[in-house]
Amino acid sequence: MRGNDPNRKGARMQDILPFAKLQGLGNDFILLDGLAKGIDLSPGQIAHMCDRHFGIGADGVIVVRPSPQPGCAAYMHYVNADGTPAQMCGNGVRCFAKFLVDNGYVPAANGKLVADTPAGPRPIAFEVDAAGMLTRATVDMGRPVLDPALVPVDAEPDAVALFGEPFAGALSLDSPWGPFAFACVSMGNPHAVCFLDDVDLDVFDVDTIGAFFESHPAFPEKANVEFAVVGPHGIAMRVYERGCGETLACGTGACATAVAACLTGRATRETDVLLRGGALHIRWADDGHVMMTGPAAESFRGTVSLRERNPA
Ligand SMILES: N[C@@H](CCC[C@H](N)C(=O)O)C(=O)O
Repeated sequence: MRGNDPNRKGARMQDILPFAKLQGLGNDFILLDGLAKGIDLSPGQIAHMCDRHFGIGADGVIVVRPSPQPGCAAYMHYVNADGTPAQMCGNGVRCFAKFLVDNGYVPAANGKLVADTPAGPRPIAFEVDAAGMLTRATVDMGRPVLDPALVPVDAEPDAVALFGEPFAGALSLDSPWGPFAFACVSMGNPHAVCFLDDVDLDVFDVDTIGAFFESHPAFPEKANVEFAVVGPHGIAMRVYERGCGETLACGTGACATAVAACLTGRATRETDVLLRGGALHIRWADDGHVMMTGPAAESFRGTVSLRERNPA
């Protein structure tokens, strides 16, 4: 307990923060309550908290802040494990909703709330257990952005050739492992979705190939890279996330993959995306909004002392 003792020599109260650790399908986050007092962390402090050996360990940090938007419960400030901010996080926003409900900021009986995010307001309908704790949520993830100029992609799109159907964000990129075809979709944050045939996704080298494309010059803001195989029970998908590497699940990535699969004739508008951490149900509604349904759970709570991660 000595490490958590705010009175120990050298420790300052403002350097010790309570946190909750939550996860959605194993995509895990540290949630910090910045509703009453401002919490501003440096990228090095975030990276230290997310470090799985020297810190708490997580794919990202979510600071819950007051929202200036009327009708929104709070603002989700999301930062990746490497300290870089992202516009949206699908698994994170369900955990954010759980944090608000479980801590009494939103009455469980409401069954819904609106999350304010850098990508815009995201309405959420949620289910609770007998104790009033959120278990599952459906998030209106908004309309996918398919214009390559807005994804953003810095390369000539290869519209029809790759996918057989018109697809504005279609892109073929060379690599040491041969050419890969991507469908570029933004869900507020950039995604490059690659459909693979005749590949055992379980042994596919997501770490190496994903890292190569995450930082490819075609993606000036980097990209989350999804590798997908369409099967009889849904779309199996693994993801190399911008700013954190391979994760067990990515909500925005599942939405981008489902949209790309639909646009290229590989799936219908409603499908399951089967991730390493479990399944997300994705429905691309007729009004163009993508609805994502999945669980959220708390792992543990604690306090953390703020430290900067030492440069590698
Ligand atoms: N895991 C998230 C996405 C988190 C942000 C992403 N790494 C980015 O930089 O855009 C999800 O569930 O959507």
